[in-house]
Amino acid sequence: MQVHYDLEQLPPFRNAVVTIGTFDGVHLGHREILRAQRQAADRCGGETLVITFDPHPRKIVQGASLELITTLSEKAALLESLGVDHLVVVPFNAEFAAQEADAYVRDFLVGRFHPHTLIIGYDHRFGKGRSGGYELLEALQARYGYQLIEIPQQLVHSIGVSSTKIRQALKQSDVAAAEELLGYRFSFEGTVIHGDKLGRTIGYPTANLSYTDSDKIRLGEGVYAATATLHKDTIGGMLSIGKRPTLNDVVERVEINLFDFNKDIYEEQLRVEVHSYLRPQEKYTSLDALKEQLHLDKVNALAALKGS
Ligand SMILES: Nc1ncnc2c1ncn2[C@@H]1O[C@H](COP(=O)(O)OP(=O)(O)OP(=O)(O)O)[C@@H](O)[C@H]1O
Ligand SMILES: Cc1cc2nc3c(=O)[nH]c(=O)nc-3n(C[C@H](O)[C@H](O)[C@H](O)CO)c2cc1C
Repeated sequence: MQVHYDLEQLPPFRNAVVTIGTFDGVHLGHREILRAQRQAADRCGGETLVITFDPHPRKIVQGASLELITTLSEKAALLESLGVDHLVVVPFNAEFAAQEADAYVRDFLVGRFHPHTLIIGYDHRFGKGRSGGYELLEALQARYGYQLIEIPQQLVHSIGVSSTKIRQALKQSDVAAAEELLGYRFSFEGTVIHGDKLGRTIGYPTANLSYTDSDKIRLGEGVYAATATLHKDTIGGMLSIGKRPTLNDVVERVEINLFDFNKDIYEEQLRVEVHSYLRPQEKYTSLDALKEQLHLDKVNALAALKGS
């Protein structure tokens, strides 16, 4: 997959089959669009182009904090694994957001990409105030000569797949629901930072993690079975996200105890794949009681990892 960041340096595309969106999560609904896109490109001997925006339009338009399911590099890796030929990353700013919908189609979509086919999700909106949608693309189709395909919302157990539902599931610690809607296991990346060196004194050292990307969604509190990838090795472990109520701490910690592992990994980057939710954070009467629970958690995490 080629990734393009500069709109002035685009190569000529052969029968461009284009889709546009933020594709946060690259979930099952997005995958359906990408499948239809690949099919259409194969039919016309064309190339597939995914046009996405960075930063996320919500950040510019609403000034909202983002909580992205996938960072730009995670999104690019997923799109590449799905066989996309070109990813175009468009810098989204106030000026871009202010374009009228018909000017956006004429100057941006058609002017820059000359699409043979446009494929869009059922709720795709564009242009100032999100005024443009499928109807406008249909009305302009004859003038600009593109094929137009709209993909309906995908359902899982009769639930419409959406990035919003996946974000809600992750905030509620429901990694199983998120995984079902995503079509793959949720993961995040963190750097190992120093804590207060207490973990090793109870026999469960934990790598304390600081999220690498500030816009990445924060998973809800709880204890989870997880694996961590360090360089190329994948190691089983148990992940804790919470305020350590037993210690009357106030800041939320993200920490992982790795099984059969004993190395200094401060400053290293870990990718943590979250396999399953085990239990909520609890306040224990002593560190000994917590230690007993951690033993049980390890048994449960090992069983969960074995089954997944
Ligand atoms: N099995 C393991 N799992 C996680 N980290 C390990 C493991 N073995 C060694 N380590 C190393 O030990 C560090 C954790 O030790 P320890 O938990 O005592 O200190 P800490 O970083 O201050 O964490 P905490 O604040 O949770 O006590 C990790 O950052 C890592 O470098
Ligand atoms: C798997 C796991 C589960 C944890 N569960 C809790 C918990 O329920 N309550 C709590 O106060 N701390 C919990 N912790 C954090 C624990 O207090 C911390 O790792 C040690 O005190 C060392 O800082 C957990 C840690 C791990 C690795």
